Amino acid sequence: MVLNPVLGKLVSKRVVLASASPRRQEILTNVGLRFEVVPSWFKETLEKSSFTAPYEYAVETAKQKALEVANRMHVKHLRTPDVVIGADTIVSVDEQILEKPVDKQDAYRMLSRLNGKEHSVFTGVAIIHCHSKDNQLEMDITDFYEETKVKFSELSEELLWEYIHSGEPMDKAGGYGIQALGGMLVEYVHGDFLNVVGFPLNHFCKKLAELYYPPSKHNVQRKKYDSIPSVDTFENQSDGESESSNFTKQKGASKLDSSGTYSSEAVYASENSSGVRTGFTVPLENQNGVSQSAAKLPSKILELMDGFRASKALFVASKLKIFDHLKDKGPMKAVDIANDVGTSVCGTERLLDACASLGLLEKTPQGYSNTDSANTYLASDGKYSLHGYIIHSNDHLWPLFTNLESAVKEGSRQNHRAFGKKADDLFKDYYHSQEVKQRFMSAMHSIAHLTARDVATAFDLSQFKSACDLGGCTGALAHELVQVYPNLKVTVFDLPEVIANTSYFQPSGQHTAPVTFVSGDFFKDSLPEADLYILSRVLHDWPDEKIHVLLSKVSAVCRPGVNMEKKTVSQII
Ligand SMILES: Cc1cn([C@@H]2O[C@H](COP(=O)(O)OP(=O)(O)OP(=O)(O)O)[C@@H](O)[C@H]2O)c(=O)[nH]c1=O
Repeated sequence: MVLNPVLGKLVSKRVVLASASPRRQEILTNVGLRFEVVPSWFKETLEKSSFTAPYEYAVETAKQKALEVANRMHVKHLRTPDVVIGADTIVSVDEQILEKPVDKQDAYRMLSRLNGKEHSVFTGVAIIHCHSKDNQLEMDITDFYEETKVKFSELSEELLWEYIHSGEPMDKAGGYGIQALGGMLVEYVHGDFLNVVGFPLNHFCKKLAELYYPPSKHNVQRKKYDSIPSVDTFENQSDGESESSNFTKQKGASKLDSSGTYSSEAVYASENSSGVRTGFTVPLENQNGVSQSAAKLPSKILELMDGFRASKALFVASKLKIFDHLKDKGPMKAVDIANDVGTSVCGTERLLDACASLGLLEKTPQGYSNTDSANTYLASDGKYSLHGYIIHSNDHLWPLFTNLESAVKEGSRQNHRAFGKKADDLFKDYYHSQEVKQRFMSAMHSIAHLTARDVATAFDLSQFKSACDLGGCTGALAHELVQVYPNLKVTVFDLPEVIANTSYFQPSGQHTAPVTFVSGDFFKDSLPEADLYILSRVLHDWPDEKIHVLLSKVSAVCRPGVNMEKKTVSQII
């Protein structure tokens, strides 16, 4: 749900975020923006000395990132986006620009420079509006920057190194993340917090307001918006026609939907003593003059209410392998897809439209085609495909969750209701039926493979020489661990039926020797020796008594003081 009319202007547009930063993605997703992520290939190597101020460097880099994506999508993929957003965050201290550290020493150098001092964080943003005319790409570029001042406390060497070893600094400008552990280093922040995190949302909205609702000719002095217009500001006004003379006082608007769910509301913007603009709702009268209490649209609740429909649309489209068909043959018309997959035309068309509105597909006059995300994550053959996990969610988790109410009332697992079998028997089924086993292993592999890099780098495991991934299935996490920690050897321990089927999932072109597979039952057999034990997506499957057995066994093989203090990273996913 997009509450703000300026962001609402982007709803019907094909918006692309030219950034790999998960923080930017989260900030924009949190306000309801729908967009595709196409990380830029632009190398951040502009000559810093050629810029007179640090923010100019950030703005130019943001612009180049967005331009690269706009051009690449137009030329290579023959798909011109409507809007491309690029951003670049830098830290500036003593006239120096700090970007992301290249290694731990570099992170130390950066953090030492920031220690006990105030510095500036600049994020440059470029918004590019694209049009394709006679196959030529035409672009309107808007850019801006935001500055936030941040002061670090005096920090000890020990604390700096502890922070560096957490791994957090490595993908962050200046070597810290204010939104997580790095927040503990900060004494104060003056300005927009989200700007430090990576995206100046407030300034971005104001910029969009300027672009989509420029000040009218009656009010030429007011060049820029200094507040974000509220929902009702532009009602009945077309683009570029709005009166923007007074955003501190706005008319109320009745926003009853067809079912009468929402009452009238007015959102006023006001300025508080510190110059910060705030929005609040006030009661209004309805058409009958009856006072109603104001109600903000409960977007989170509405999202939760409808979430299951969206999930099921994704599951069904995946099960019908629609994303595979479109990857190979798109764009395709609904009737052709229905013929290929053997479904009704009207039902298929509705499903395809649902997927398009969920941002999974694109719909053009030529037909439906996959978005980049669908090609990467939803087609079943991709390196990072989530197809296996989606099918597992549909066939296994969905029936279990429909019995959640009974689970809560009875305090017990619901496998008997969902599948007519007890959990233990069902677990045996996983491995007795080749088809169920394959589905389960694909599911575990797809989610483990996708998250493995984040898990492997969430902890500094460089001190460990050997690890044992208990229930490590196809070895997806193990292979990532040995990539990140070249001195580590990992034993994957799982049931014989699993180990016998792992060859299909092994990475090609990677040195696989540091990963070995051992079969056994971790409840019954002795566990391989290791410095570190990993239990990932395991403990939640078992009742407390069984978990106790398993953890006691791990604890028995962990002998503190042999090489180093032995540790268990449990339930890390
Ligand atoms: C100071 C600070 C920075 N960051 C992150 O630092 C990266 C900057 O690098 P970038 O070059 O602007 O972006 P990127 O991550 O390389 O992505 P891309 O846009 O593809 O270049 C961005 O991620 C930001 O969130 C935080 O998460 N928290 C903080 O407190």
